[in-house]
Amino acid sequence: MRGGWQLRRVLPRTRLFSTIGEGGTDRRWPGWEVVVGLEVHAQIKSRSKLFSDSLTSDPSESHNTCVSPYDAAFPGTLPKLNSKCVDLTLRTAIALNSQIQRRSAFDRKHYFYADIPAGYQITQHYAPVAMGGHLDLETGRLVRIKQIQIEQDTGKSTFDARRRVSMIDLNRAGTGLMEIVSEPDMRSPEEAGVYLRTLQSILRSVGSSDGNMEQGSLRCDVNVSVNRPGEPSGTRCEVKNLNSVKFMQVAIACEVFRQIELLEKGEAVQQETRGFDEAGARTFSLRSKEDAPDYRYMPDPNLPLLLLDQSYVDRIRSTMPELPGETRARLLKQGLTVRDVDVLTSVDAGREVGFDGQLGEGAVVYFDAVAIGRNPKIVVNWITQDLLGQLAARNLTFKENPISTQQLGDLVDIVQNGSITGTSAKTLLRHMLDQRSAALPSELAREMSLFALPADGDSGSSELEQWCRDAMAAVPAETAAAKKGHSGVINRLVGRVMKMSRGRANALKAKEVLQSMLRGPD
Ligand SMILES: Nc1ncnc2c1ncn2[C@@H]1O[C@H](COP(=O)(O)OP(=O)(O)OP(=O)(O)O)[C@@H](O)[C@H]1O
Ligand SMILES: [Mg+2]
Ligand SMILES: [Mg+2]
Repeated sequence: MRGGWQLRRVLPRTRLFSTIGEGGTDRRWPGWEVVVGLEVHAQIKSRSKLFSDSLTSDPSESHNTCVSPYDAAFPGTLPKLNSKCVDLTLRTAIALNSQIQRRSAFDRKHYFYADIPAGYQITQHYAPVAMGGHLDLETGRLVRIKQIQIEQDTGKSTFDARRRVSMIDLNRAGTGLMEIVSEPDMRSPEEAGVYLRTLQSILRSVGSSDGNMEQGSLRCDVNVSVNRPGEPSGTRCEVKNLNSVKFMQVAIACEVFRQIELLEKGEAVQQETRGFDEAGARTFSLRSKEDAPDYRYMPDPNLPLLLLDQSYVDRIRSTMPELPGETRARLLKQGLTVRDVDVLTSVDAGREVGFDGQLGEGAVVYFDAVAIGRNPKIVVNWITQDLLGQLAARNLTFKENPISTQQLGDLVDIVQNGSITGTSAKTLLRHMLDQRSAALPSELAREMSLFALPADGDSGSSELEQWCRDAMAAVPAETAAAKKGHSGVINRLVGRVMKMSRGRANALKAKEVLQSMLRGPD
């Protein structure tokens, strides 16, 4: 279990960030400072590819079924920019406080590999669509964004070792990507993890990418260097193609250990591109700076400059949703706890932008609708404790929730004004989920005779007295004990009354009636 041992070494059970920032003394690497910068490739959530009409695919699709002649680089085919990809990249740029460049351009980056049939990838090397910006992490760190560029994805090649053949699948070739490049502002593997998760939730909330690392719609390269505190930052190495937050963190930690070991031996870190071996928990050299390919960047002659009108940018800006950080701050201000907010926002993940640019319903949108004119704390409790629990018990996702916001609002109201008890309300909620009833809870409560008996006043008291008498008659021995002053027994009698009334009785009132009956003559 060599790999397992190494994993334990690189991920000791220290608290995240516990020692970061205090003179660079992370307990894992005392006397060293770590510098991390990320290049994130996010697949743009568009139905068609960046420069062709063919549809984008997901990894489950049959090979080479979403390929146009342009994607396969047939001679004579020409690119046509998909404006949806530009819209969504601008949404990302706005969310990251990046300056949109009214004038940007596309360049060819040449390299020769079978999964890139044209022999070049179109990217934005010289003039990216957005520059600068920043992302605020909840740890208080501000990570600056260097630039955001639009580019094409490559195809996929797989090697069949048994038949000794390489196979090329062009389904992914030409899909639009946003490359989001950070400045080297992160100081630990965990901080890079927080950055990646925060970025992921922003991409999802503005609807520009699924941001799904397992499915490959979000991939990242990490740049790592180490230095002694107070000294300039060291030589960076880039570890390519990491496809989970956890492995990215492990890869950074492994790379930090490797670089420190070299420097402590008196050797130098060579700038190079490295890969990550998950099983062995180690990084390995792919190519050094000397054999870095000469990409022969050049402006793409088939694509004009990308010129954006101010009015176009303003229109996109006016359709921006509330961002995750803003949502959190607003909900906390409404009096919700951090836990409540975490639950609501996590259920919100994966919401989509429809063709009208409107966001679909997530738990936050749902909460907001129910909370209008109601106590937010009470509403959130009904959602997180009752509704989500009942949905989970039925294996339903939040998307499949049949309870409308009007229904839940009405339910909260009739509990709050004392028309039904909390117990009855839970019964009603279960009933509505099981029967998929579209009726309002106030109507259902009438049909099902669930209206609570008043806690005071005369109406209903004869019914309550009858239940109390029945409860005492059902268990004569316990009633006798209660009469002798056994105080614990009375609660059992109250329980019986509640059961007989199917939760409609008021427990305190029932206790009072029982006490007076037990005191009174036989
Ligand atoms: N000293 C350093 N330590 C760690 N990361 C660094 C350091 N200096 C720069 N970086 C990071 O390296 C990355 C450089 O990415 P960039 O896309 O600009 O160039 P590249 O990696 O050379 O090109 P390519 O896009 O072809 O991979 C940035 O994310 C930046 O934050
Ligand atoms: Mg880059
Ligand atoms: Mg790079």
